[in-house]
Amino acid sequence: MSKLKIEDLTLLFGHEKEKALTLLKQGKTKAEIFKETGCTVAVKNASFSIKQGEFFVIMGLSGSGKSSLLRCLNRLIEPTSGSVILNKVNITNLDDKGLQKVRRKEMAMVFQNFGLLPHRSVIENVAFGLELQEIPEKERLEKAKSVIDLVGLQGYENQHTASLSGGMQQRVGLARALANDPEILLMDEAFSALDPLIRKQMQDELIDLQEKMHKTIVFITHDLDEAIQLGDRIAIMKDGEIVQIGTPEDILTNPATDYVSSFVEKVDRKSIITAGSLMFDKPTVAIYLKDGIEGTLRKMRTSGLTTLPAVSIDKHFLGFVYLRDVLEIKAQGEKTIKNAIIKDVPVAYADTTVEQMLPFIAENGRVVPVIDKDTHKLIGVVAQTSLLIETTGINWDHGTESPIDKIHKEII
Ligand SMILES: Nc1ncnc2c1ncn2[C@@H]1O[C@H](COP(=O)(O)OP(=O)(O)OP(=O)(O)O)[C@@H](O)[C@H]1O
Repeated sequence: MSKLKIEDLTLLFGHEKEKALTLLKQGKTKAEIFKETGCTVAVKNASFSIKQGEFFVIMGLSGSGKSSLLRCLNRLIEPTSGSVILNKVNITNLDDKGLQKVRRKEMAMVFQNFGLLPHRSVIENVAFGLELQEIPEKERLEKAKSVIDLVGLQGYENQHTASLSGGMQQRVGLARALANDPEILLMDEAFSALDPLIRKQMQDELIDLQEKMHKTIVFITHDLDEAIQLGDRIAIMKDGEIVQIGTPEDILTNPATDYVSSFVEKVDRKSIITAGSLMFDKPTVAIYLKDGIEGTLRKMRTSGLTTLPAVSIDKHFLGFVYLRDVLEIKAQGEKTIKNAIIKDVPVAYADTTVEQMLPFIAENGRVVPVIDKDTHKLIGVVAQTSLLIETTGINWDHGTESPIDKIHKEII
């Protein structure tokens, strides 16, 4: 279900917005519009939906428009055109009172520079939003205490926030945002000011927290590794435009533009690419009870393979058969492949990553079987070649010519 729907949202900074909008509709670029009108196109025609409970990351370099877009979601900045629909309510039409309610109850923001009140204690900072809503002291302190525990700040309740480390301050920022129990968390480069180790720790903790909270999170970052680590889906922005939206795996395996490709080239793909995207789903298999020895040998001869996955008639994965074993039991006069099936082999699921499959690389060029988690049926196989190529970091299969195609062309 869609929680937030952004429709054709455009944000311009400057005075001649009408003229700039017209030029934008005519297809002029950000630079051309700036030259002609002095207006900056911060966000251009953004349209996307964020699902309930989704961790949605907006990623882009400095100046790409991600903070501007995030701020349009709760109207900290008024969009020039377009709508933001929260739970079917168009919040671009809300009056101040309605908007205040949305900001207090439904969307909370966590800032990069923490935005805390330095002379107040941790618990007072966390309870501040509740204080503004005139919630009785006992109730607000109880609520604040529960979120303080949630973010791992127990014991720090009465410390002044100025005396805390960056990581601890950001926990206060997060607890303050969570105190109202908002449906949506807007996080603007929330971990960018932290040093790398603390940042990694906060990322891991946020993932754990999200598993408990199931909030809808919109997270801004300029760091693709962070986006991949956190996001269920990532929107990549360039010059105010969203150039691609997809899961981390979509973006890595199928970058929409050269710009996205240039980002993903540097990413360690091993922990992201899964068996599901690498597997071949119509492998040659030996079917136990149907193929027998003769059928299996025929399949090996026509495919040129010396080892085949063996499955039952209803596709349950049974193991592997090797040519040498099939020949040996044939010589002994056997008719079925039963005694040639090597059973004890590791299997992958569709979401098993390349990194997890690497130890499966076995001798004899055997493929990695991919089975359905629930039914245990064979759904495909991953060739060792694919696994090995993924480990080299070569990344070509994106609408461009593969190195092998290129070599072929050069030879011919
Ligand atoms: N208040 C403003 N007035 C005029 N132009 C602005 C204003 N705020 C942002 N911009 C411009 O809008 C564009 C998008 O800026 P924005 O801050 O949203 O990008 P960003 O991707 O969040 O970058 P950063 O990570 O550096 O904050 C940039 O060209 C920026 O210069």
